[in-house]
Amino acid sequence: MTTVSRETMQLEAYATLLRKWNPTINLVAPATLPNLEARHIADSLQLARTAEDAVGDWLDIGSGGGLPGIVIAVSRPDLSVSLLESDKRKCSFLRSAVRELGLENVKIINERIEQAGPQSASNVSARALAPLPLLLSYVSRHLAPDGTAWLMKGRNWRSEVDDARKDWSFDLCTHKSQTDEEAVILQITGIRHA
Ligand SMILES: C[S@@+](CC[C@H](N)C(=O)[O-])C[C@H]1O[C@@H](n2cnc3c(N)ncnc32)[C@H](O)[C@@H]1O
Repeated sequence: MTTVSRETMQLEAYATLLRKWNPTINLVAPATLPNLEARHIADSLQLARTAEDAVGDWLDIGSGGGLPGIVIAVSRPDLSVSLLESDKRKCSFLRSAVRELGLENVKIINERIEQAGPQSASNVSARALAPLPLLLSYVSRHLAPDGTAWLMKGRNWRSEVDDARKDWSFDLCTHKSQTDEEAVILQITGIRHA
């Protein structure tokens, strides 16, 4: 008999919810729905694996339908996870997902990143939110001074890093994506205005 893990069951339930709500709210690009598990969920899960030693709390900014925030919360029930998202309807979806998956470690903040009170989180993540220079201003508002940013970036990541270095100094460690040849996870610490 095979045993299906709690994590697998919760992620399957999450995929079902995304498919159910997507026609109404557009949580992910409709064309990517057939590949939801690989394109979005496995992509987010690899961040949880990359950040497996992360401690403290976790803030996902511009969380949308909960990528990667919900996946992090499922994978790391030991972490307290906050999802910061300005869109009311997406927050309704997130509340519903949290309830249906039975997640007890998630808080949803329905505000704009620039207006929400500083969260001083130990870890901040973002996926498909903004170019790195702007993203670092968002992150620096909410990251604790000794915290770590985990930023999921596509093929233009090198030029975004070069641009960001004009205004910011930071320590960078890159992790190649397992799900997309050209993508990376940027692990960033010590963010300061240059
Ligand atoms: C392209 S979506 C990406 C969503 C999710 N991270 C993903 O990978 O599927 C960007 C999300 O960020 C939210 N967003 C954009 N600017 C924001 C801001 N200034 N404050 C809060 N949320 C914001 C949008 O409402 C949207 O849900």
